[in-house]
Amino acid sequence: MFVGLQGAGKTTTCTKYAYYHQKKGYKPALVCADTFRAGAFDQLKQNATKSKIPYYGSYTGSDPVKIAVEGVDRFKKENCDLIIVDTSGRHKQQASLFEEMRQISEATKPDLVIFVMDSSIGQTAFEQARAFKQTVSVGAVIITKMDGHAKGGGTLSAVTATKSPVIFIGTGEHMDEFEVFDAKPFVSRLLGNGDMSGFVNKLQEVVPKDQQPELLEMLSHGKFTLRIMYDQFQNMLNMGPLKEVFSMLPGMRAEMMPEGHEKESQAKIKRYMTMMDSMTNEELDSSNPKVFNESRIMRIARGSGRIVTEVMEMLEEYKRLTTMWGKVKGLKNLEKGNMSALSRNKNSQQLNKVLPAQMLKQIGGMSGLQSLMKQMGSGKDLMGMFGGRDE
Ligand SMILES: Nc1nc2c(ncn2[C@@H]2O[C@H](COP(=O)(O)OP(=O)(O)OP(=O)(O)O)[C@@H](O)[C@H]2O)c(=O)[nH]1
Repeated sequence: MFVGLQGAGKTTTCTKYAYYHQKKGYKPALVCADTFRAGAFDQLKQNATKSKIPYYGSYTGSDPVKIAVEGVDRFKKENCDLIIVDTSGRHKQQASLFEEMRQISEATKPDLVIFVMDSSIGQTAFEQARAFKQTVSVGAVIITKMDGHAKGGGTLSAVTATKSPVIFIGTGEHMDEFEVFDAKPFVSRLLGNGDMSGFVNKLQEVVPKDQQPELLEMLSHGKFTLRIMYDQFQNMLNMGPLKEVFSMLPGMRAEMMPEGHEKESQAKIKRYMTMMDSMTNEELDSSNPKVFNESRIMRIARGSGRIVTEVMEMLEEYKRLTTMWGKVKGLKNLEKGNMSALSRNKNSQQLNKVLPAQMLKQIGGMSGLQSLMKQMGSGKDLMGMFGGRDE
């Protein structure tokens, strides 16, 4: 059973969740007990039809409890092994809707109640999540819209308030933009370091296989040259998902790939590449930005037909990337999904510095934060129970 605030992305998430499990070999079914929002049933129906998932529901004004019970009974008879009930979105002030949610839960007796929350909800997350938990026994959290600018800090409050792990994140409007929650990149993003492990995975997708071992070897030593930057720009221009790759890097989305300006960004990258075409091998293979003295910069500008400030801008970009790749250096030891006690402790100390005081208080101070990190790292255990585990 899915519960959450209005517009959190609940209906979308229900269908994504069903689709994810369908791909894993389950036989899911969808029930729309949101008879409050006009269009909710149509939305669910449309997504379900596209992915050939059976559905049941009715339009505004119907009795949501009755619909939920009928849907669950029907799909139990049809031997569906995962029946997902979407309920209408509500705010904690809406007492009648909360009562409706309680009744649906009581009548259908779900194995798991999932609280769906938007990553941008922020400080009110705690109170909202607590209100849900007090009414129905929330057992897991899904965060949506992680593809946006929000870092999802409110998630920590929601996890504390519901005492439940985060199991999935939504990363876009499409059915397959749905990922198993991994605490490591999440915390890293919260701290402003970007999702480095995700970035490396993505690079592995876009970099041709024969270039991968050499590239990863160099990167694991923190050696990032202009030639590597050039090759990567080339790969990205050739192979497409530039936006996705870049969005995982700190600072990149805002400055190099502003939303809706992909064309301009590609032109900029091409411009950078023209300048790099005017560099010597020594310059391209050096990992020391200091080799670029004034006369070299002027020569590159002349050679590429660009102005000096543009060359300097490109070198600044390179410096920023170099710093970032310095962080990748440690990635070799990064075991995906494994939050060791040491890194948990280190991360919670850093988080302690970036979280708003009020949020930290809700979480239970430093010790609360540490146990929360432990809980987040072990979310996969619960997910395994519901067929979400990836292996
Ligand atoms: N970018 C992005 N958009 C999303 C994501 N999940 C949902 N959305 C969008 O968010 C909007 C609201 O989603 P719905 O699924 O209708 O939200 P809801 O919670 O069912 O809405 P209520 O019934 O009002 O509670 C839609 O436009 C979705 O396409 C996501 O992970 N990323």
